[in-house]
Amino acid sequence: MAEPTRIVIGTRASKLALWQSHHIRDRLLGLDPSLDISLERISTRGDEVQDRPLAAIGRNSLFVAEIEDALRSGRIRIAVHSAKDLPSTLPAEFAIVAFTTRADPRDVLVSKHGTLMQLPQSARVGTSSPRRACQLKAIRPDIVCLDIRGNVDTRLAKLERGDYDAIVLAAAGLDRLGWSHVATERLEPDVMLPAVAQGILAVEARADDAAMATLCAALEDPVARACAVAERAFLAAMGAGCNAPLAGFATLDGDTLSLSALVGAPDGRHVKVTRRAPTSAAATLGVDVADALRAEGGAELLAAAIGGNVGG
Ligand SMILES: NCc1[nH]cc(CCC(=O)O)c1CC(=O)O
Repeated sequence: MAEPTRIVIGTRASKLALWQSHHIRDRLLGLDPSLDISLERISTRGDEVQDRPLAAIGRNSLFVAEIEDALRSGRIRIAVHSAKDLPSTLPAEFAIVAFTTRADPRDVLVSKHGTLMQLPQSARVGTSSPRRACQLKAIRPDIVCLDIRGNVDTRLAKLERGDYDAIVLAAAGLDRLGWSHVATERLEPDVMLPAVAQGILAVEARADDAAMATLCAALEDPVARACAVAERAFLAAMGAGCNAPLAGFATLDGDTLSLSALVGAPDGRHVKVTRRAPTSAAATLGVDVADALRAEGGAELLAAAIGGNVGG
């Protein structure tokens, strides 16, 4: 009998990352129960630096570099990522062999006070995401955004401890970990435009690994790919990393992709545009949206945010 195909999945060690990697493992086993799949936990710089906002560490691919080293050396065969943690362009030696069906792309508010509009005056909201801070300030200028780091479970513990009146998290992460019930409000995209690729998982492999490309193609959701391609092309065209005050969110209606994107400042000022195109033009749509945002004043906002402290 032939040896079973052995696949080592590289994953970060957080609860959320492990859930995501187990999910991909289970889906692969569903395709072929004879696969021999194991997980290899890899610590990244983003995991190790816990005392500073990500935006202040000042490096792209914070959650990815060490994992790509392991892919390159053959220590792991594939890597599972939250697509929103991936830099907008991959080195040519790697490929995304699957984008999975998007989970709830929204952000959620978690607070004993209830919804965003029910928060007390000058409420302290824990978020280190310039994207979230900008959009919170846009509707509630009185809100004070405070840095918060750590995994989803750590953030919830800090909220519980009373460090904040509320925190904002990705719905996808909460839902995956079984904590949907703690969300007090799911913020609609017209209030809080999601991060590029939020809610989508990406499976990464070496670009020359045809066997993994074929196998993982079965995990792929073409709608998620079209949206991810448009959103990531937008991010790449803005020339900024995941910690710039940028949001990008695409939806598909028939064969028409609609991409909304936002660039903002810590005080809540922002510009937002929406453009449409056929799915086949997903990447061009991303570039067009970036051009439109720049033309409407986004370039100045982004330069100010990136030049200064984007951590708030
Ligand atoms: N920034 C870390 C991160 N990366 C992906 C998710 C959530 C899962 C997803 O978007 O698929 C989270 C947690 C959060 O932002 O609350």
